Amino acid sequence: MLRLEDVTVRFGERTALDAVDLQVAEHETVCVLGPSGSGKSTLLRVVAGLQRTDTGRVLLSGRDQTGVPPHKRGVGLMFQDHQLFPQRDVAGNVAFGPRMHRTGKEETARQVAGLLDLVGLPGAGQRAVTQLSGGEQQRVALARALAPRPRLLMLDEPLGQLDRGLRERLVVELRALFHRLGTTALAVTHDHGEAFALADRVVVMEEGRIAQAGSPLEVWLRPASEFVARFLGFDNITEATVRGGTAETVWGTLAVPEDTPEGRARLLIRPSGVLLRAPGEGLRCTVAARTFRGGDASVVTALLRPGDGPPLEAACTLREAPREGEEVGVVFDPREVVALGGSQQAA
Ligand SMILES: Nc1ncnc2c1ncn2[C@@H]1O[C@H](COP(=O)(O)OP(=O)(O)OP(=O)(O)O)[C@@H](O)[C@H]1O
Repeated sequence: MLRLEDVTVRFGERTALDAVDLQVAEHETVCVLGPSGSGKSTLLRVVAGLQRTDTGRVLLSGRDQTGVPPHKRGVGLMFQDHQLFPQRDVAGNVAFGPRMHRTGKEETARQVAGLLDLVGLPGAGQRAVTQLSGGEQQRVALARALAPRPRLLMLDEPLGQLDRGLRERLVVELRALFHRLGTTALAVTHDHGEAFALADRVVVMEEGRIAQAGSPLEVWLRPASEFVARFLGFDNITEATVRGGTAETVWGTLAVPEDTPEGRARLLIRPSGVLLRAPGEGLRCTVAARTFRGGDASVVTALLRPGDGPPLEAACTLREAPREGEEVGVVFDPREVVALGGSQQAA
């Protein structure tokens, strides 16, 4: 459905996109993830035809889009800043697309009501958009982008300003809706939780380049580089020498998965693989802090300081969580140890 070939965009000295190749299949939802300034919005703007490329090209359904104006590309867009029509009410905004497609009045009204239900604004059709909160405006923008059923729907931080509860509900509903409608979607977000919940495939950007692409599970289980691992929130990363199924690290000698390449490596130990024991067992650490994360699993992150080496994060349940200042022993679960490749960004 969508293909970017070798797309580069420069703003003066700055390269916002650097030889990007990307494909989105029909009915697929792809989320582009990355820190601020990594080129996510520029990528969307290029596909929409709002940004010229320095090199490379964009193809939609196999057709080169060079020179095709935005309104002729058949893509729907929802931007971070909503861009609603202030002089129209909510229904007038959402109905804009269907009306452009000459959909009948009754059918349009039905679609608008359905979409407003979907985004959690039932019956809000007559309200003035200027009197809505930022989050409500965002929901109207989402409904408006969905209304014309574009062949490719592009969303820039679609749920950015919404509160957590609504975001979690909408992300599940959006995924179900996209599957039901067979929507092809390209979304941009800096929130990996949102991307993993929404996407069939995620693409992680690093300074205008694709650092990793894969299913949410692949990326989560096997971050391709230290950059990706840190972006996903993993901090237990250390230099290691791997030999014969074990790794020498600053946290001691630990077992690694069988397929870990031998030699020098950067190792990630997921917090769930940092197992707490009695102080006499394994690596002795002091609990420096503990953070309650909430949620159903009642997860607590304990920040541990070993006698030597950088701090370690351990994930544990509320019941087994140690108290601040307590001494604990730490052993490592080899299944949660991952050898990282690629760029080696400093902490
Ligand atoms: N019109 C422009 N003129 C000059 N530089 C630009 C322009 N648009 C983007 N940039 C630069 O290009 C880089 C990529 O920007 P982009 O907006 O694509 O990032 P992003 O990943 O979407 O960031 P955010 O998450 O903050 O929206 C940034 O360094 C930005 O400063």
